[in-house]
Amino acid sequence: MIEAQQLTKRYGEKTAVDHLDFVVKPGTVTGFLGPNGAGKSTTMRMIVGLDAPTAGTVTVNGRHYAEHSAPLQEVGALLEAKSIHPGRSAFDHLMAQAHTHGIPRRRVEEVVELTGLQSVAKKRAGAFSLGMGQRLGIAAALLGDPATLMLDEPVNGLDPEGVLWIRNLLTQLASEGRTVFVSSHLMSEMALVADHLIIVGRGRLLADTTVQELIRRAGGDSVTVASDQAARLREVLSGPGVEITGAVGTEELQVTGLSARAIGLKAAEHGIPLFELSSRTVSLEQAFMDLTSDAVEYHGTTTVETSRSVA
Ligand SMILES: Nc1ncnc2c1ncn2[C@@H]1O[C@H](COP(=O)(O)OP(=O)(O)OP(=O)(O)O)[C@@H](O)[C@H]1O
Repeated sequence: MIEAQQLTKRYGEKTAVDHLDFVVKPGTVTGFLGPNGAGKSTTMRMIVGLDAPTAGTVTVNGRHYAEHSAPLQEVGALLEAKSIHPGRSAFDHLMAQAHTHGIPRRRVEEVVELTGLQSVAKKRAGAFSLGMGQRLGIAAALLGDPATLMLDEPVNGLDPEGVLWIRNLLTQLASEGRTVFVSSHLMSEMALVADHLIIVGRGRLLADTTVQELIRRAGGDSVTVASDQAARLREVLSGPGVEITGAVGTEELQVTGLSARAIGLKAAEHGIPLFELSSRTVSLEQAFMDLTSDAVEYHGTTTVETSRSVA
């Protein structure tokens, strides 16, 4: 469990993290989403005591990171900045960390296996590919068998196999009852792995919600249906969990809570002719961009503005 209260970090004039309140619960994967520069890495660094908050607090499993007597056994972190001795083998790197924390060799062997590093464990970590480096970072995070796992952009630069592996691992770790907190600037990636989302922009909390709720708030999955008997169709389709909108007197209705197939079958059952029946799925990426559009630090331009002369 991670709890942030009014967590704030300023670097001179710049407010990187701005009064953040959130709770990351065990047993699910929580995505920490935000555009570049939103304050995700800074927040994560404060969680593990690598940066001190300017104001507010953040605790892991009920205590500040520094107050834990065995922090590695409380929270394992994969942060962007790696500190791996390039000349050391992956196994020796893990053993060195294990030694300083009283973790037995058996656990090192376990995490090597868990992260699929067996065949390269004796090779120099400096020669590792990005994917192997990420696996090694995750192995180190798992060393203390912590109840809380925190990963900063773990899929960045990975090939599809690596991405799939991380997705499955995160889901597995959450199903074991661990708190899994993972940052990304890609909504599409988070939608596949996270149940819960904490979305930030310019250091501020923009949403603390589930993927389902975000879809619903963005307009949900709706079906457009048109008929010359729209009023009757509305009656026939009404029911618990079904929402129907459409201007009175028009032929078109927007229906949420029923699939296009269910609507088609009901209409046929009541002999109501349909002129249109189409599903619209909300793009989560679009919902995320709408939510964060004011919070993006550097906007790219995709269209060239032409100056217009006023006559
Ligand atoms: N040590 C620092 N000194 C000054 N400014 C900093 C420092 N660290 C971060 N910042 C600024 O704070 C803001 C938040 O940065 P942070 O790296 O936490 O964002 P992020 O959401 O992790 O972004 P990204 O997805 O690009 O990694 C940015 O504007 C960044 O430039």
